[in-house]
Amino acid sequence: MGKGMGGVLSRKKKEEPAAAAPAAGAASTPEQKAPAAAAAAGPAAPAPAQPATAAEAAKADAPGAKNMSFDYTLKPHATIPAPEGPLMVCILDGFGENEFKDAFNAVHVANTPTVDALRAVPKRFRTIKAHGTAVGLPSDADMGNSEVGHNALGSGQVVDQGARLVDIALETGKMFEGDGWKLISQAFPGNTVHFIGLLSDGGVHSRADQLVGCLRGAAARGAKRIRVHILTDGRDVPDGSSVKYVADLEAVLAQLGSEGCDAKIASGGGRMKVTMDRYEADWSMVKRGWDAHVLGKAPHTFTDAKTAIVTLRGPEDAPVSDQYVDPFVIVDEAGKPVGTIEDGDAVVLFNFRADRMVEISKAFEYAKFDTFDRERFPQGLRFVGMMQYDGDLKLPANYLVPPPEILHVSGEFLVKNGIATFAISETQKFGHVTFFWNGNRSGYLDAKQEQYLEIPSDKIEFNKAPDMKAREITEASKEAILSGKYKVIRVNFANPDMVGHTGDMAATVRACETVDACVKELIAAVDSVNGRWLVTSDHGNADDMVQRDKKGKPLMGEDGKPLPLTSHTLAPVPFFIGGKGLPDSVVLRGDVPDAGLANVAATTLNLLGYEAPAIYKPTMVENAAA
Ligand SMILES: O=C(O)[C@H](O)COP(=O)(O)O
Ligand SMILES: [Mn+2]
Ligand SMILES: [Mn+2]
Repeated sequence: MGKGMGGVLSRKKKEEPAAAAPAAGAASTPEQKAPAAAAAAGPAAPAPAQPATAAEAAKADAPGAKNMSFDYTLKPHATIPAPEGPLMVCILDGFGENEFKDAFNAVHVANTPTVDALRAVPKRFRTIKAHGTAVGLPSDADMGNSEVGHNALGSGQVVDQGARLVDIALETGKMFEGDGWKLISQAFPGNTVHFIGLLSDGGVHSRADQLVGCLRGAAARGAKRIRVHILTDGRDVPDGSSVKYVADLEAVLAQLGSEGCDAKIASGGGRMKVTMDRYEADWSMVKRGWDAHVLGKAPHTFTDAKTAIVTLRGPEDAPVSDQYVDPFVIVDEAGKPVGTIEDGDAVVLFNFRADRMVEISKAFEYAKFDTFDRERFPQGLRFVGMMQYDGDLKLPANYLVPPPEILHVSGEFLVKNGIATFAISETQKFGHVTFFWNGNRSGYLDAKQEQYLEIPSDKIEFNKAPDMKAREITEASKEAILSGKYKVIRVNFANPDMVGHTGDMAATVRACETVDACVKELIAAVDSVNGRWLVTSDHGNADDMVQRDKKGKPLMGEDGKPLPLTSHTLAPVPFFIGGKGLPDSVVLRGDVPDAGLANVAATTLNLLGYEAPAIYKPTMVENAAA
């Protein structure tokens, strides 16, 4: 491949477990570690509430020999011939098809001649569901997100996702019976139990009510000292809401205090500044988190969290966003941090979503770790994740709730049928189009059949450079399309989502215009080799940039300016097919009106000229002439 392609940054390669031995932690002898480690053994751990079809398929597989008995043979499609050129699958991250087509819809306001033209093609454009139960979330009030969206896109199935699995584990009390809970409960009588995570109701990475369920569960089961390390949101929920979440949490902690459990907030910071980096985009975030949560060191100290946040956000007319609040530590009247993490303490990462918990998990779990100087590595920690964030790395070894098991993903069908794939994005979405796409598997499914390319993302707020790395992604993708080496080219453009999260309307319009221009070039490249393409998205974001009342009326702040919406939306997403190599008679079916992201995988296999496996959600295409 050409320039920039030499240094293929499949960062997952760097994450081989052998590179760093798991810390012995509380389970300092193999005997002690055994039960939880056994529970962590992925295939053996039962995944609750799999959909019937996938569960049936899973049953056929012996534990420990997952997928071995499953037949991955793809049969030629009865009526759709294989294409001459490759199939491009292009994800415009956060590009929803919103019912509000007004001045606050950046997708609508942007000048997008390519997408506009695609929308006008009969029977080759539709919308698909990308939120709520259609992607395995607890309810249809839950907006979609990249994790569940890419899981559904890549696997062709809807599985109960982390948010739902944690709800079930709390409702049934199963969480409190598991090995992960048993591990942390060793710290209840004489040590501190720390909870670290995103404090909001976004439901993307975590939920405050689940944190509260864990806090109450710990106190009721004998925890004597609890410390919470909070990451303020403003990205999955409105900016400024952190103050209210802190007040609500303080009330719960005070109540626990009155019941005899010493419970306090100990440290914190904004989620884009502290702890929650992903895909190794900026390890300094994790270092800042470690310093604040573990060592009790931060540039700012306060005696209470509300004052910390209000002060660090600064003036009301030009506040620092919740996402970017500086790290802080809560101290007592003598200036001593109230909750450093000490030998023998328990640490719970209460986020269920993986991408932004992997790095901090490594810092806690790996005895040998040289990515940054931890200065002090507490001994005998009882460390658990809400879930296991990486099943291949078994990271962390101990966790409270088993993660969803996503089997027989489309990538497995491709590699097992000799269909070469190229997948590309920039750092911020690289794991989305590989790890999440492949059902949360690290690295290549088959390095001989696949090439993954990560273009390093900028390390700035993305409204300041809304083109992000779209041009570089386009050039590398075009090269892959024209190379003749790949049958599938999978691309994710991060712009509408990452810029949408800043709440900056003008920059998000630009982001949409940029990806529209890039799609045009990619389609031209595919057409030049008689290929086919499919363009869609994983959830909404740029399609609504303002908070609204229940009737959809935009909400204005006291200053008369619109209140920005930084989160994803509930909107469906567009779904387009086409290509010079696609016979005119291959069109979208009219009989799957409720299709969602999980219907894309079967459609993709059909567009490659294969029948889709029966366990997948139905295809959206047909050959109308057949
Ligand atoms: O992690 C984030 O950036 C947001 O919470 C969700 O965005 P994503 O689901 O698009 O990654
Ligand atoms: Mn996304
Ligand atoms: Mn997003």
